[in-house]
Amino acid sequence: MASKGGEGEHPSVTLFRQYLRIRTVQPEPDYGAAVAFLEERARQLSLDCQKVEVAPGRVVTVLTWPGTNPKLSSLLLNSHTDVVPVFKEHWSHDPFEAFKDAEGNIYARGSQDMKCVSIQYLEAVRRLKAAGYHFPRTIHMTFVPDEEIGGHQGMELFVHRPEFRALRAGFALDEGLANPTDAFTVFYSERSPWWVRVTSTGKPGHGSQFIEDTAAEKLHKVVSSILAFRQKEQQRLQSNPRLTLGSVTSVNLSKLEGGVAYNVVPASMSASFDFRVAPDVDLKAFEKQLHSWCGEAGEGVTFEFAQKWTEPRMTSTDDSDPWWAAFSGVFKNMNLTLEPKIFPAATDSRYLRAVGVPALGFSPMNRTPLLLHDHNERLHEDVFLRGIDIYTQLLPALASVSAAPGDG
Ligand SMILES: CSCC[C@H](NC=O)C(=O)O
Ligand SMILES: [Zn+2]
Ligand SMILES: [Zn+2]
Repeated sequence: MASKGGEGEHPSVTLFRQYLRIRTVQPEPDYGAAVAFLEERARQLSLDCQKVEVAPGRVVTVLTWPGTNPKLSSLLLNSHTDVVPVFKEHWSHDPFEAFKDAEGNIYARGSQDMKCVSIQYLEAVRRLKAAGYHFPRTIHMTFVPDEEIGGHQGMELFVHRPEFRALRAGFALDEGLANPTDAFTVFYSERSPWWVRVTSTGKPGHGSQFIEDTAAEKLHKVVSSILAFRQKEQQRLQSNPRLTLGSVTSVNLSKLEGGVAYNVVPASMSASFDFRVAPDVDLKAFEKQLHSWCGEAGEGVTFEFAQKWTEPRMTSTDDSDPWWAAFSGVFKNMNLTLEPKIFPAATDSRYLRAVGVPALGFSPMNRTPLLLHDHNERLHEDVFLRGIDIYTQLLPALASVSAAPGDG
């Protein structure tokens, strides 16, 4: 039966489907089950397993394969264990059943984002160990909680812990996105999330009057200014084929609040915006721009941040960089096309880059529609298995980089 796999199914696919069935879904992920699954993998692979509780119930699991030269910095393979919620009624199969159709598509929340990558790391390491390989650099696999809600009780805390420093990470891989073409995408930077709530205050009164200086009129002005900026950035993207979503700034108006009754003019109203600021933007100047938009709307218009990332970083994609040379060299050898881009949303890579660990976002999915966070998220088993082949080439190359900045 197609949905059960079983006979004839590749054991790596079976393991992937087992992991997909663990309900690590926000807002109440079953992290206990995920950690137990990972501990069992460590046991099976004879890997050292460390658990670091960065906040109550928020455990980072670290599986380690020691290298032969302890002087060298390590390779860190990161993945998050949580997944985003589902609208079950819009799915053709239970999102936590890991149903496989007759063609080999595996339907599950997390199949692309990013339980595939966790299992691909583990299976690549298993294969390499079984073949008797040893590499100079230590490989650490970190499995972190809460990425989907910003990583504030996950990677953001972990990078400041002594246990993280003790890993001596020299370079990291983290998540990327599916590419519908033959090519693979790699992300060397990401946009900064700025979540901004604009509050407008004004004169209240009876809804039948032409009240002067209302909160709504001033909020409308700010909304217009910001949506005009949105249109300008969208046009800039559409008119230049060299630009991608990650290289311009986007914004969406995602919440409007205020008011109590039709005939009561409210004294306060607010609008919330999700800005994703391109990494080449002058952030001080951009904040000034926000102040001007509010100021131009009139008195009593202010804003506050719910998220404000101010440390965008670029990981080198220059051939003179030893990590990039090793990473991109594998794709050349395998005759695969690589498209370097800026990640449009936010990942845990930003915390790694901010503490000086260069990171690339890569999920080996080509010929795959972008379905993360979407209904019917799925991945074809052949694409998944090909991803293990790719990591089986990538890990030896990266764990054998001879000299890199930061080596002891
Ligand atoms: C700013 S914290 C939110 C992080 C989230 N990451 C994945 O979707 C995102 O919206 O990009
Ligand atoms: Zn993700
Ligand atoms: Zn996600």
